[in-house]
Amino acid sequence: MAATEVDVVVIGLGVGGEEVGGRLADAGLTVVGVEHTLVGGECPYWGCIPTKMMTRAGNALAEARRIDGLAGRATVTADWAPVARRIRDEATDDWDDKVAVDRFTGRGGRFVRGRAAIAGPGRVVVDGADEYAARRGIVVATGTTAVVPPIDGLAGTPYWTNREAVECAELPASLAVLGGGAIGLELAQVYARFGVAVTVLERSERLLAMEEPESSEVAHAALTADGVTVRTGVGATAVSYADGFTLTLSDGGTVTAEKLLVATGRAARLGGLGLDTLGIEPGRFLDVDERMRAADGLWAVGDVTGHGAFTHLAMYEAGIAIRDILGREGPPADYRALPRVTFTDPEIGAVGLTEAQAAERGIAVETAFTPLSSSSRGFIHGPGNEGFVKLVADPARGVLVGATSAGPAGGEVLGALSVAVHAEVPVSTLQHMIYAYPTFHRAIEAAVSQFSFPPRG
Ligand SMILES: Cc1cc2nc3c(=O)[nH]c(=O)nc-3n(C[C@H](O)[C@H](O)[C@H](O)COP(=O)(O)OP(=O)(O)OC[C@H]3O[C@@H](n4cnc5c(N)ncnc54)[C@H](O)[C@@H]3O)c2cc1C
Ligand SMILES: NC(=O)c1ccc[n+]([C@@H]2O[C@H](COP(=O)([O-])OP(=O)(O)OC[C@H]3O[C@@H](n4cnc5c(N)ncnc54)[C@H](O)[C@@H]3O)[C@@H](O)[C@H]2O)c1
Repeated sequence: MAATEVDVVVIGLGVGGEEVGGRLADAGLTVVGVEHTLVGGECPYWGCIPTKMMTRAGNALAEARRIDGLAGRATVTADWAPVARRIRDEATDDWDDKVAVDRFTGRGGRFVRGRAAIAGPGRVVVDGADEYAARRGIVVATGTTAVVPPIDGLAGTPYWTNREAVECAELPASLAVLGGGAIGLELAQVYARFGVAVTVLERSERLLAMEEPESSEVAHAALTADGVTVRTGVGATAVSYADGFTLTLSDGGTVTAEKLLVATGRAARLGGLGLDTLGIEPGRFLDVDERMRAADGLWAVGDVTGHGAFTHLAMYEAGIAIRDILGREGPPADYRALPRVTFTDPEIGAVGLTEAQAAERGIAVETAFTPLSSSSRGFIHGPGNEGFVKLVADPARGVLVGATSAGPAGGEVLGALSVAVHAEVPVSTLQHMIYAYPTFHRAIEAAVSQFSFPPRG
């Protein structure tokens, strides 16, 4: 059968692919979008949106528990049913993507349900049958999947990934979480706040190991306060299952739990994609240049490029690829001010480089740190005011190269810090602007005033 000719084929209609496909269709291109699971991808069905509904619920419980001593007395009875219902009915439409498919086709995109593979330059085959010839090219937006470590006995067991943890309609009595990154910590805290006995096992010496050590400390203390047993510097060497999980640990101990959540990182979905037909042998991710080009007539966006697994990054990269495909001018990809927020309570937001990352790059950094509890707003807030602002500056250039804001509104305070790092706002400007009182973001002023530069009279 002859190949169907189109302008662009987008493989994977998650966050990044749907954005690319939809906006190219808006621009009048003939676009085929291929998706084998659900249009919208991980974020709306098993990622950001349902997990943030979970954290919203967990935070409401925690806030209610802070009423004693602040505003009277509250008896809090946790109930998972409304959370499961919101996830099923409001977030995911019972894991049905009809609305998303209609959204895509309503913009003029042609939707194909199936598994796509590249069959040569500009050629895509779906489910080994239908073939498409893309005049302008192919966009790979296939995302990532949970990494399952090769632990003795794990493979055959009914372990959870983020998907089962989000789909859960009835809570287990206990949960072991392998991995102390963003997924592990957000879910561990929520489950604990709903009364599940949670144990987190993190192989590194600290939680959130890629972030500032102060972030790890805040996360560790917050989880512990919620009753989570946190074990760092320890991994599992064997897993067995018989009506529950038993994990043998690297220190010889054991942990038992009704359910086991594997949250040990993500791997790009590149297998069976036919990249070899273009002479590409990808590593862990699909390398792209600053215009998201992986090869002639091949673009890639989102998690699959390995720049970070975040929805805002997939959207950002989509925007760059769209401009390039349409031949429009615009700035190249710039990751200096990549923001990220771990939605624990307190939220841990960060942008740009940590102190250690800046030092690795040879920057003779100066840092500033202020705990939220010493700010007026932190004092007023009282219970639940844990957090801090940490700034990492390059004194030679007089700008911030990174920052962390942890606290009840850590992700929102991050907005100002993201602008500062992205736009390279001079530290002297940050020192002499006005910060509203009494806000959490005033902690930025307290921190920025600590720098020894520029010399002040
Ligand atoms: C539990 C969890 C919580 C998260 N929370 C946040 C958060 O709070 N904030 C944030 O910014 N990010 C968060 N993320 C990350 C966010 O979900 C991802 O960064 C985002 O979904 C990436 O979008 P993407 O388009 O690159 O990939 P995906 O959303 O994974 O979409 C890729 C799509 O491609 C499809 N596909 C793959 N291969 C093929 C093929 N061969 N043929 C056809 N279709 C194919 C897949 O089925 C999938 O639908 C979270 C992730 C998880 C797992
Ligand atoms: N709020 C957000 O924006 C958000 C939320 C969830 C996920 N995400 C994205 O998804 C990505 C994946 O999340 P993740 O938490 O799975 O990965 P991660 O890479 O952030 O963390 C995984 C952790 O597991 C540990 N680990 C690995 N193997 C282990 C083992 N065998 N035993 C014990 N610990 C082990 C690692 O040391 C690491 O700390 C994140 O990096 C982030 O980009 C973002």
